[in-house]
Amino acid sequence: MTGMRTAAVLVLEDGRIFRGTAYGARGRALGEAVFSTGMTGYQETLTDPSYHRQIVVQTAPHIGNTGWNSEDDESGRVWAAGYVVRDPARTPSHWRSTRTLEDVLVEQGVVGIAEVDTRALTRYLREHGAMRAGIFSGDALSAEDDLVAQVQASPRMQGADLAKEVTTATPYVVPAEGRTRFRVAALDLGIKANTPCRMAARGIEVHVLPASSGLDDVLAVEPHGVFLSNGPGDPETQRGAIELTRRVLERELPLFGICFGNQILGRALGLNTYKMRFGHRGLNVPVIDVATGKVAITAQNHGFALEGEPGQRFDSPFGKARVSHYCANDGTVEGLRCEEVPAFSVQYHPEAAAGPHDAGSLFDEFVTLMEARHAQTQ
Ligand SMILES: NC(=O)CC[C@H](N)C(=O)O
Repeated sequence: MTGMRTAAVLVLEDGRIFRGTAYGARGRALGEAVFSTGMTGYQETLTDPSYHRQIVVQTAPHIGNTGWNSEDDESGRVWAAGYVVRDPARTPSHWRSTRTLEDVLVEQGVVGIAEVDTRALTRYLREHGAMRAGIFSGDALSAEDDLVAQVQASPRMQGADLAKEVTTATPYVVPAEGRTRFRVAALDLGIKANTPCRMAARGIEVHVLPASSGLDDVLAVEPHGVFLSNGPGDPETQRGAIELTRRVLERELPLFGICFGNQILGRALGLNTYKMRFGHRGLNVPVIDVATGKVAITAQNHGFALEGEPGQRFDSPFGKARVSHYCANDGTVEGLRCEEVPAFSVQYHPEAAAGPHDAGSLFDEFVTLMEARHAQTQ
């Protein structure tokens, strides 16, 4: 099979070129090159809307071994802009698999490249930082000399307002499993399918709302709590969601945010966000809970982070708040908790798709906040 593969190149914005063979669709893919260290879960990664406009490099060398199934998609399509792998599976095998990964990439027009030295590429990105890149194969490869210029002309991730490109066009409801205990308004900035499922399993009816929703849309749901989802792009661009969060905090409605949601809560509280050198993407990122000292192994996928120090307490327009969690690897902010309003958030993914389940109890904490608030207002 490898013998039949045609040439492809991966071009970084600084002119560095990695050669390989065409994988998935042929053509051109432009995006930010980022690496993910997950050993498993490529289907969840590819369909996670947070990867919109990113070219994903998998550090795990064998990709596609378990094929593609009809259950694990995190959204209705592949969002990754391009895909870089070392050694694609020749013959996938898994009892749930209905098709091959490469068939899905071809069908959805996702341009990939295989047989790249992904270890060298990852070390390069770690050293020089995530950067714009392009994958070129087929007809797109013919004009090789201006490939770097094409990459340099593509948009940067800083300043990119992407939630509006991935959000649901219309609201929808994910019903609670069993008795409905609470209703939650979930702002879809690029939500992963597994998140409403984890809430539904706890008796929450989830009303998923478009990213442009305002306070009236949220209040129309008569929610017991509000959820801010993960999502692609630069959190600084999300003025509407940040303003909505402030209105929700003012009303003391319980609020929980994941990843992009953590950055948006932070900005609503007055913290700044910045672009990290190469971000956190993988399934084994250690996070320390300041209150207990306990470490959770977490699933992550982010390139921006909140400014702040581990354990830092700060004044916000909604009273005292603190940095509740930080990353054991680099000390970056991994969670926030308000002390005077019922709101908290984490930079990692307790929905664990794919990933470890260490952080799953955060959904229970959201339920506890809603129970407490409900008891107060009765
Ligand atoms: N998964 C996410 O929600 C990512 C948040 C944001 N786009 C970042 O890269 O930091």
